[in-house]
Amino acid sequence: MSTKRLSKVDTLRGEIEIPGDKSISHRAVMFGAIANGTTKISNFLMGEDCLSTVDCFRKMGVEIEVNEGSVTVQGKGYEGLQEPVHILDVGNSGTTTRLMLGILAGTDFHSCIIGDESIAKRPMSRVTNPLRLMGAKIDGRNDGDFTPLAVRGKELNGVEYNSPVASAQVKSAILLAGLRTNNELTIVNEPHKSRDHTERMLRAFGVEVLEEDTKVSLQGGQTLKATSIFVPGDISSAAFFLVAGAIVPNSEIILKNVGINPTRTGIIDVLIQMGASIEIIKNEDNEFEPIADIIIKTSELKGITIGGDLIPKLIDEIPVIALLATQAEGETIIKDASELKVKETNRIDTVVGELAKLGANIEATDDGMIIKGRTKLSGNATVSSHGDHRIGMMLGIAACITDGEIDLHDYKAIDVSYPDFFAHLEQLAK
Ligand SMILES: O=C(O)C1=C[C@@H](OP(=O)(O)O)[C@@H](O)[C@H](O)C1
Ligand SMILES: C=C(OP(=O)(O)O)C(=O)O
Repeated sequence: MSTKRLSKVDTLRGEIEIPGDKSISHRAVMFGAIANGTTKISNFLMGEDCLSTVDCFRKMGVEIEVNEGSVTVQGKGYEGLQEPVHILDVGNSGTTTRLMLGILAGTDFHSCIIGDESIAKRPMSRVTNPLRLMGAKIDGRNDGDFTPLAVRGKELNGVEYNSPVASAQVKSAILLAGLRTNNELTIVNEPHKSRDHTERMLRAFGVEVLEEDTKVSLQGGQTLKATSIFVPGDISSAAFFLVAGAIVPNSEIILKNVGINPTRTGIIDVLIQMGASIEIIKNEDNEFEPIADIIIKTSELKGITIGGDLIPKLIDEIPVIALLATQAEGETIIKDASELKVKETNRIDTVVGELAKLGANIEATDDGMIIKGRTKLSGNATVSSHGDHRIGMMLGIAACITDGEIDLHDYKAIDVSYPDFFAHLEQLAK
């Protein structure tokens, strides 16, 4: 197992370019693969999760050239996908699994999906159930809830689906399958609005998608036309340095080209509400996905309550928000976040367990956690990512402010979404 020794930093200063957005990188490859023509992707995230997506679509006969952050996908439409001779291995990526299921449901061949140990524990019936309602033939452990999954493509019908969870992965899988119906309408309703990258990108590929509050619909039978996609920096990766800049003394960090899609900016709302010194400098309006440079400085913070509609806008940032809250005066309550239990790890347990090892005053609740600050975190501890990239990076930032060294086990898990994370941290540490 990989272990890294980490120590406190005096201050963080300088500028970094945040790597490409994971959600958008996955979608650009998948949509390019089912579009007609050549799709060119720039600033693609070279993380293990997105490379798993590339590998799966190559196994279906799609020609994909990857040259650092520049990717070219030779799409031949849905019909161009070929029956894979090998099992499609999604690695650690829930997004690959769930969105690809939506695509596979409407093919005319057989395919099998596996992933790593973490994927094998993540619920897939939230996707396989609605896809079955549309006519898909899917089987797997526990009646299609867990990988390995087998899909036999079928002609599909449209549905109106009321999703019990606010999940962009569920919404996207249904919409992708909805494209394969014969002119039928597919509608997805959500309890809260989830990230809308699929809707935005389908439009960039020439598909008509209608949106009304938390309801999204599209007409089946539409085809995708290849396009060029620039992937903005990932706000979920930027979040680690936004928190670092706010809690490390005398810091000022400039994060360049960060995606500020309003369905993703919950971390900015939280920092503002907690009283952080943050400045957003919006770039020229990018029609596809908005982008900004963000400046963060060391801040005096106060505790707040986070829940409701805000949760889907910051779901992946909660581990690092918990760390932020340990440095805020008073109590921070995170609620309505039981989705944390079905991520790469049960992130309520792993966040609370690992931060408690550093002396944080943190307590798990049924649907989130309560953190009391401000606490001086102590080092001389051994912590673990538990194979979860976001837990690993949160602990990497925690180590910047702890007295005494920290040994971080399984730090390589970070490569899933941010292979340059420690290089960027070293670049900023003065
Ligand atoms: O659609 C996506 O790209 C994602 C959606 C979210 O998951 P859910 O759809 O399960 O909320 C998020 O946690 C994940 O990191 C990426
Ligand atoms: C939950 C995450 O990703 P996925 O669902 O794609 O594994 C994440 O990146 O935090």
